[in-house]
Amino acid sequence: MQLDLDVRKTLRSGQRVFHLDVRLQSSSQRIVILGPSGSGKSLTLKAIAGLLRPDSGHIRLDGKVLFDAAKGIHLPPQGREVAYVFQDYALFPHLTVRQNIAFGLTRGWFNPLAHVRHETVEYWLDAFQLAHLAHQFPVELSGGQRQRTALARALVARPRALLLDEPFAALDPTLRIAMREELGELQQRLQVPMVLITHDPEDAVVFGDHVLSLQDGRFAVEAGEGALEVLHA
Ligand SMILES: Nc1ncnc2c1ncn2[C@@H]1O[C@H](COP(=O)(O)OP(=O)(O)OP(=O)(O)O)[C@@H](O)[C@H]1O
Repeated sequence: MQLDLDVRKTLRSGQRVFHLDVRLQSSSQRIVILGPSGSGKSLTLKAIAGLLRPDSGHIRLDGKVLFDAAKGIHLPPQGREVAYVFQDYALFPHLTVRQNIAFGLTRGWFNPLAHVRHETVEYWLDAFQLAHLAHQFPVELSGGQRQRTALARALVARPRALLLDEPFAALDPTLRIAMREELGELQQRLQVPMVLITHDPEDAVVFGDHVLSLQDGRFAVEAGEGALEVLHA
């Protein structure tokens, strides 16, 4: 993946003003953006996904222009070929595991049929060891199973990149360690590039090849080990 990000956005809420000003060029397959609450991590990820329109700058992914303020280009999320996995996974509670994954193949908002069997969906059910849970609803799943369902739903459409918003935050500490390893293996196996945002330095240590530290809307330090040492201190 070749990600070229250079955006600015000013947000106002009452008297408060927040300036996001981020620049990043990376060819890493595992980018981690690390920063405390309110530093602008979600805004950065949303800008890449097309859920937030920056005021100026550009975003390019593998040479494809996703956003370019000067040229008036702002592709809609579904035109970007990136998948966004929300912190709470945002699974549809009224759809089964199989239907949730099948939803990733659809662009419209219709209810996938309960009996839908698509070979791609079956592939991901197997790949994530979810086949035996295919008929269950999200409320009937463990945290890890919910996360695997969300990842399968994101990957089923074969995105160019996977954007992960605090993917381990909702998991208990033991499961968090296991899922970090699992996500790392998955990334290696599928060779799908990932951009992960987190406030937990341990995520960056285990998962990040290219780690960026975000503070008050700007990247403070750009160096793998160096950035982590600063944050650990
Ligand atoms: N729509 C908005 N209008 C005004 N300010 C906003 C808006 N969205 C976010 N902000 C502000 O921008 C700043 C960065 O928000 P962001 O959600 O990116 O933080 P974050 O680093 O993802 O934090 P967390 O880890 O708590 O999710 C915050 O101070 C927030 O209050």
